[in-house]
Amino acid sequence: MLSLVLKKLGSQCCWMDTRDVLIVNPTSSNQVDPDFIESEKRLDKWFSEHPSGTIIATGFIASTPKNIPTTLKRDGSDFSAAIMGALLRAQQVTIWTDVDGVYSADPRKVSEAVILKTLSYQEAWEMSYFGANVLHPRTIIPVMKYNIPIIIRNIFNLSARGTMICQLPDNEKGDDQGLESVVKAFATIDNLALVNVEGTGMAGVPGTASAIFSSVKDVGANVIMISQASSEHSICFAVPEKEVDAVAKVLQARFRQALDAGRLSKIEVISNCSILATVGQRMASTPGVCATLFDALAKANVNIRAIAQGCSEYNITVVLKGKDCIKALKAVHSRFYLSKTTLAVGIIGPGLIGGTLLDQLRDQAGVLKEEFNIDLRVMGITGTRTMILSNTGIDLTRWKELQKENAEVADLDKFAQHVHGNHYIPNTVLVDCTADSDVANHYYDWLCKGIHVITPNKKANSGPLDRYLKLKAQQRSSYTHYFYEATVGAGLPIISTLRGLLETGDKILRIEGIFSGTLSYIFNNFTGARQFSDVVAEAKQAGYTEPDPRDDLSGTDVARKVIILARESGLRLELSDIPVRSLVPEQLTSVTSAEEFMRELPKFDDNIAKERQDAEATGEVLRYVGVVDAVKKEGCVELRRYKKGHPFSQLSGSDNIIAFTTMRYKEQPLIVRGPGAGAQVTAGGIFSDILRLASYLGAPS
Ligand SMILES: NC(=O)C1=CN([C@@H]2O[C@H](COP(=O)(O)OP(=O)(O)OC[C@H]3O[C@@H](n4cnc5c(N)ncnc54)[C@H](O)[C@@H]3O)[C@@H](O)[C@H]2O)C=CC1
Ligand SMILES: N[C@@H](CC=O)C(=O)O
Ligand code: NA
Repeated sequence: MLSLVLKKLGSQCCWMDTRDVLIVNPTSSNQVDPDFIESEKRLDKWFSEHPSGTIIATGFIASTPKNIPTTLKRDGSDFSAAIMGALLRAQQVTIWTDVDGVYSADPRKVSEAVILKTLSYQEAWEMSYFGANVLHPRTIIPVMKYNIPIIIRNIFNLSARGTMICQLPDNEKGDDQGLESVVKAFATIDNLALVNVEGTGMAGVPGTASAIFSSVKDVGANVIMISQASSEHSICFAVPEKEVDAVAKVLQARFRQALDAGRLSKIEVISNCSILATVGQRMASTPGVCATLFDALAKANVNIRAIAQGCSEYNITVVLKGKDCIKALKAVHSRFYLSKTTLAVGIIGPGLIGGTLLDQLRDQAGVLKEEFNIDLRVMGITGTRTMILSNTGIDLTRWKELQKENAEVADLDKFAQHVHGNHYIPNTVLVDCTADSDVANHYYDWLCKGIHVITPNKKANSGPLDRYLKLKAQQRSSYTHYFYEATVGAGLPIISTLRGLLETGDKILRIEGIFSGTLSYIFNNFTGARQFSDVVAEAKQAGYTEPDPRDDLSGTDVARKVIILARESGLRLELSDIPVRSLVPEQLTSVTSAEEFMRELPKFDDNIAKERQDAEATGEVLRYVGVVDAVKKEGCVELRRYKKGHPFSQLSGSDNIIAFTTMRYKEQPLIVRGPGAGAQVTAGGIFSDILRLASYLGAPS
């Protein structure tokens, strides 16, 4: 029909019944092998009888040497095209299909997969083998012999240029999609089992491998990959899950004697595995590909069960747990195709600090991406009542509106699961901007799941000691990070300074300072005729206080900071070990709300005014200080008097000042000073923790 249409449109066109031309021999594996010599003869004859400019040939069908009609089996139409291309020494074979080309990974699993402009024959071959529905590997063989390119194009989208499969020169430099990646694509095979045959008796015994694989063949199982350690101590291989019982059974029977005699120690089946194959011809000549690949998997917390890489290095195959496969695929894909450090961010508690952080992220995200190759995407924001989730990244210019329009009922577990699991970004960080202990109770679980945690919330580190120690142990034993610089001194580098001292072998003797922005502000401004309660209200208004300002005035906030620094210095103290001087009037400790407390506070102004005047009478000022005494292994929080010339007397605004006395800084302490509370500086401190995480994950410095 098609040839008649073309003729009618004026083409000089003939149709070819390929049963007259293509001769194939059936093979034992229910496939067919083209007989090129015979087919070429028949083609010459056909041409002499049907001279024409355009040929419409039937796909899929052929004949046996005895002229019995047969088919080219599955994917036979593509195969016909490739055979005809080879017989005709065509300039190009185009396969018209319904996709835009070959993707760098299955787009159903990795939504940021890209269409590859070129693939080498070997790469296409590997991709097909590992389940990418590109081309049947058979299709590649005939054209490869004559270096004929195959182009995969979409009949429904002529604007897509498609993927060209051809012989790539060795020095091929990626392609013009800006993909310099030496790794072209990733493919996966699910529902596999690993079989591990292990034992000292295998080493140096010829025929073990042969015995294993001939038994496997006897049960008709298909071996997908094989890996043997050079010590010959074990051989492991992957087979489809549904075939593994038969394989295990036949191996147990075949090696019964060796097992009984202890020459083999075990025949082990590891079920529910998947294969992740990384394909790229240039991997062979590029150092560091494996390192990058394994690093990406490690950082995504994916455990590798087996590895295979042939010396052709067209592919590196890793076997992993099936449940990790998509996460692994996303991690490696984004490592080679996305910005090296794409981070899915979840913000918990968009209050003063969380909201300011979101605005800072909005303003800086573009620069980070352009100049530092760091791609931060806020995939979720949750408050106490509602949350918003996105699969691609929330538009931060509208996050407040979206909270009204698109919100759903808050659910912290669902939130964490969404930010961590529901998309293509391998690295997740949850940023807890609440002051809630319940949220802090989740950190351990999150770290175990490979979710990084960043927080200004002091509850986790100043709560029960065993919880703190468990968190630190988990962080240290994994690739998952937990940063909390803003818990002490807001954006000031306090935790990182302390870390730097400890890690380089200095010994902390004492840490002393003004740790509360609120109390610093209050005592810096509680002068002249001013009322104490008015200054407290100002501090609250300025965003220095805790959500409940009693946490500041009671000294609890400072005690928490003292505990955090004490624990970071190696002391094992509980919050209850720190004596604290509270500035909350006894009568107001039990009022129910922060608002009521603020209303009642003016009634008690006189008490603290008296204390201040007593100090002033001796030329002193009041300062609220915290101390970690690392020598005596104790801490305290006190309202002290200082002479007017003392550095602690000369602060302004919400300044914190922290003095580290150490073995190296013994005569003069190392001092960090600056605003230690407030929305911008605190959010800035959290933001720089996020960037520190990005650099731990490989962002350029
Ligand atoms: N204000 C400051 O200068 C500094 C504050 N911080 C810490 O930052 C944290 C946040 O402080 P602010 O923003 O001032 O408080 P805020 O009260 O303005 O914000 C906290 C937000 O968290 C939400 N929230 C509470 N529990 C939640 C839960 N279970 N799930 C989801 N959302 C929840 C609240 O609804 C609120 O929107 C606190 O831990 C504070 O100690 C740390 C350093 C400085
Ligand atoms: N409320 C705190 C905020 C920082 O941690 C303070 O006043 O210092
Ligand atoms: Na800090």
